[in-house]
Amino acid sequence: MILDDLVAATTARVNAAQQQQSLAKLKVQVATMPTPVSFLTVLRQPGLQVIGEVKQASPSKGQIVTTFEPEKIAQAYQQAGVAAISVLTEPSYFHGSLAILKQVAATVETPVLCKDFIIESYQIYQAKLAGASAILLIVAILTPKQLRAYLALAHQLGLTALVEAHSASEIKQALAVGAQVIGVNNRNLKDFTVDLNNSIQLRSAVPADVVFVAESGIKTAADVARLTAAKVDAVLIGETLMRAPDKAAQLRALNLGRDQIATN
Ligand SMILES: O=P(O)(O)OC[C@@H](O)[C@@H](O)c1c[nH]c2ccccc12
Repeated sequence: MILDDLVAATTARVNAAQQQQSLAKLKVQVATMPTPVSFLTVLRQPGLQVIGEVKQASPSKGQIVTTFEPEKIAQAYQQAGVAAISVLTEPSYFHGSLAILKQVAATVETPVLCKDFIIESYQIYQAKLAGASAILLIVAILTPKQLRAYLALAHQLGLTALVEAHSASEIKQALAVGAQVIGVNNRNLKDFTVDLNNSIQLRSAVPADVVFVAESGIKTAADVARLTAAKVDAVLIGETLMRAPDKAAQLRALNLGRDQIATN
């Protein structure tokens, strides 16, 4: 199963990184970092908020773009009015890196989400050091104890955690540990099937004071209209925006342009 492979690759990567730099040293560096712009606050703005994703490849699609210029993409997203930017940092399957996130975070004022398979607190310090405002915590790969501890660490470091769930029981686990932002993935990370109905059906399982993000497989204005009708707070869009040469035009085509967002 792909999720197991991703976790195994992540374990090896984190172990190697820790050989290079100890957690103790990382903590010293992180202590000098400023508090980032709040990811939570931007997602709580009125209207349907957009998180644009910087992702050059994925296990389900392979290489998505031929030329990959993360800073240009991030600037285009910011100019097009996205609330936040998600950056894939997983190297083996998504061809991402913390260096890409660092470049993006240094280029835009928009808060940046570190999109990775976090299984160790070390990675949360790495994300903060690279300039992230938020981290992804995937319920399916963490024990309840880890989820609680990593959420607390994120908050301690001034980061927001986007807690990703795929089912009603995973949403329950996210709420039980006090998640403030829950993302429901329309893509099943176990078999890659995509179903927009997943976030629509699970919308009512998340109370109004918790931010609800619909993730993955959003391609058309009709998709956006369905999610708007379901009253999701935000959408996370990767592939559709990555494939579009003109990011602002693509967002307008989805009714998510700068001037369209507040009316959704
Ligand atoms: O490219 P899409 O279908 O618009 O999906 C974006 C985002 O939701 C997806 O990249 C994603 C959602 N959850 C993840 C967890 C890990 C890696 C990637 C993801």
